[in-house]
Amino acid sequence: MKFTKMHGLGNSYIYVNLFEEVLEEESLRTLAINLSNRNTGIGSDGLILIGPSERADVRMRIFNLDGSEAKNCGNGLRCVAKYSFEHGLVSAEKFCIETLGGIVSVTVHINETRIVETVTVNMGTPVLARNAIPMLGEGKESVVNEEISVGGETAWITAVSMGNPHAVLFVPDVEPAPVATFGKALSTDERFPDGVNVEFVEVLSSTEYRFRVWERGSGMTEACGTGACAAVVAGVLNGHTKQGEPVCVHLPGGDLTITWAVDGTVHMQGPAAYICTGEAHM
Ligand SMILES: N[C@H](CCC[C@H](N)C(=O)O)C(=O)O
Repeated sequence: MKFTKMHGLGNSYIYVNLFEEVLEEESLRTLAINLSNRNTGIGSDGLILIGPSERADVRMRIFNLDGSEAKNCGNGLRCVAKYSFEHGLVSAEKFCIETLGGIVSVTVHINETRIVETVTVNMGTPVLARNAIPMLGEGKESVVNEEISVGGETAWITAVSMGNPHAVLFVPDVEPAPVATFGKALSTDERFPDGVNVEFVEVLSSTEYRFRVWERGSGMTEACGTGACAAVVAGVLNGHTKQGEPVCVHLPGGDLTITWAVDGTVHMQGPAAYICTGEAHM
C-alpha cells in the first residue's frame, strides 16, 4: 500500500490516497494502530484517508493512533489540501473538503512554482451547547469557565466542539501544566461520553496565546489545529480576545493564526509539509 507521510507543525499522519488504493472498511482501525506504531510501524499520530466525495471536492477521514475515528483534524485538513492541489485531485486554489464533522472550505496559498506553502481553512462555526460537545451534567446550556474535579484536582474548563470535542483550560504558565496527568485523565473522563481533547492555554495578550495539548486517542502531540481553534473561541468567551481579532497561537510545533470571525466562523491559517512517501507491507 502506497502512503505519504505529512505533518502540520509536527502533528504527523500517514496519508493514503483512496483514488489509488483500496482499503477494507473493517481493516481501518487496525491499520491506523499498526501504521502509527513508532516501533513496529511507520510512526505517526494516526492515519488519514483522502478519497472521493459526493458532497465536496475530496473527503478526509481521520483515525487517531489508538484506532479511534475522529470527526475533524485541523492539521490534517491543511495537509489534505496541499496533497489534493499538488496531486491534481483538485484544480482550483479554493475548494471544499468533506469531513465527518461537516464540509469545510480551504484556500491553498502557492508560490511561483505552484507549491502550496500555507493553507487557510474556514472551519465553520463552533458548537457550544453542552449536550452537543457532548458533555454530561446539569448547568448552563454552554460550558464556560465551569469548575470540574478530576482525580482530586480542580480546574475550570470551557468546552467547544469543532466537529470534535475540546476542553480548554486557561493557565498562568503552560510549561508546568499537568498535560500528561490532569489532561490525560480528563480526556477519558466519563462526563465526556465520546472522550475529549484537552488544551492548556496561556494568554500572553489578546492576540497571542501559548498552548499545549493532550489529544483524545493520540496523547500529547506537537500541535492540534482544531484545538487551537477551540482555544481562541474559548478565549473570546472568557473575555481574553475580541471576536474578529486574529490570534497567533504558539503550539509546541509552531504557530497558527486563528480568527473567530464576527460572522461566527473560525478561520485557521498555517503550514503543511511532506515528510516522505513509501510502500507499507501490511
Ligand atoms: N485527536 C483528535 C483528532 C485529531 C485532531 C488534531 N490533530 C487536529 O489537528 O485538529 C480527536 O480525537 O478529536
